[in-house]
Amino acid sequence: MEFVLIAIAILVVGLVLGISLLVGRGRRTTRLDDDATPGTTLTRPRPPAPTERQRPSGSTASGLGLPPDTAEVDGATAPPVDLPPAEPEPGLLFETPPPSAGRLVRLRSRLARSQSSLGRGLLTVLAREKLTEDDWEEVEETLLAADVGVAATTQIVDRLRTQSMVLATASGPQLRELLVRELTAVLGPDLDRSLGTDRREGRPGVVLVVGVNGAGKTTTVGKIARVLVGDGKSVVLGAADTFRAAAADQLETWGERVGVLTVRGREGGDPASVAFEAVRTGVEAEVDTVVVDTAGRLHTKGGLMDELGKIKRVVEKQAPVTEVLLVLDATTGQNGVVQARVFTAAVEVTGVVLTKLDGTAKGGIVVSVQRELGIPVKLIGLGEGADDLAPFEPEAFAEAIVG
Ligand SMILES: Nc1nc2c(ncn2[C@@H]2O[C@H](COP(=O)(O)OP(=O)(O)OP(=O)(O)O)[C@@H](O)[C@H]2O)c(=O)[nH]1
Repeated sequence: MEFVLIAIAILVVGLVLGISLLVGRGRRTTRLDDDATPGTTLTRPRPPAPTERQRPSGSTASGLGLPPDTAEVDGATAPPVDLPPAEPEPGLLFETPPPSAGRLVRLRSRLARSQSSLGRGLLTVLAREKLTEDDWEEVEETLLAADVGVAATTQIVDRLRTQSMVLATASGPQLRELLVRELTAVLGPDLDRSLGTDRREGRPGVVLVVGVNGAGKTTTVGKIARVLVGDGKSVVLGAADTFRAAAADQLETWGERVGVLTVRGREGGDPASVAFEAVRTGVEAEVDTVVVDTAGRLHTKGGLMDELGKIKRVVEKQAPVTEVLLVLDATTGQNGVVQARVFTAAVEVTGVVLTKLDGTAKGGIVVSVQRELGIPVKLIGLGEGADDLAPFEPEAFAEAIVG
């Protein structure tokens, strides 16, 4: 009997030691189930030693793994947020992403596929000495094949036709300039593409990211966090994709790389609770922006679409949603527009993120998405790399396409 008791005691001590070792080495995930919405856990990133930290000026410590300083909100001193203590892991360094300005120009080579089929295709035809009806048809076909859409294609062709006298005598660079101008014109150069990420009325900006499965939502949320951190903002991420456990892990990793807090729930938990909790955390920690990832859904599933509306309503009990970004996979072409219509019916979309533009020759999809939805493309994904997300700039895009 004594031996049995000793053996059990040794087993228990061994188990406890093993678990504590595992927890110490892995990510630090603190359950807030007692004081938070059930099913929600808070993962807190570990800050590096102060000498290692290179946070861009203007960012605040709140929510970034450091205890927030007493901050002024609406003229009052806000109480410090009681977040669990962070444990620095030796040698851990937060990455400092580059600011977002000028990214499209830096990443222009990623649009090579659209450039060779759309830009070069058009330039080759327009450079011909005398443009025949067949040539104009070729121009039209090139535009349509690149998913520019019928209305914008007609507009471009009409405008180029009226300038055919000019075209006849134009030099190579003049032709290029003309084409860039016409493409820019159909890309909606005057649309407001600013992201609603700033604090409003003493509350964080709240960005809700929606879209179908595999469009690139989680990746985009991670990249947006980096854009915001690179631009000097403080951020909390909400992993409201509770259907796919890997999505929360993925998001947590994105957050940890740049020292951003991720609020996540149990697999299969209520996404609205996680979103609520993320925004509550962001409000209390006084961060600039809370970005919430949602589960991918088939646009044909009514119930799931309704859930988006619920997430938004629940979140708005804490702070107004300042931006709803619809992530669309550019390689799905016109089908993306159909999906988008269903999303816009479920929740008011304020901006589109077109991902995977690096993987398609149909760069004209930007034009048709904007025209058919009446919603500006605000960001474009140009690769799988961490900083391959660029603010959309019509002229720089047209320049990159024409080459
Ligand atoms: N080439 C390229 N790949 C991208 C881009 N954006 C995302 N991806 C890839 O697309 C795949 C799907 O991305 P996720 O972020 O997991 O997609 P999701 O929409 O969150 O997926 P669900 O959670 O299943 O709904 C990943 O392999 C990403 O690396 C992009 O701009 N270019």
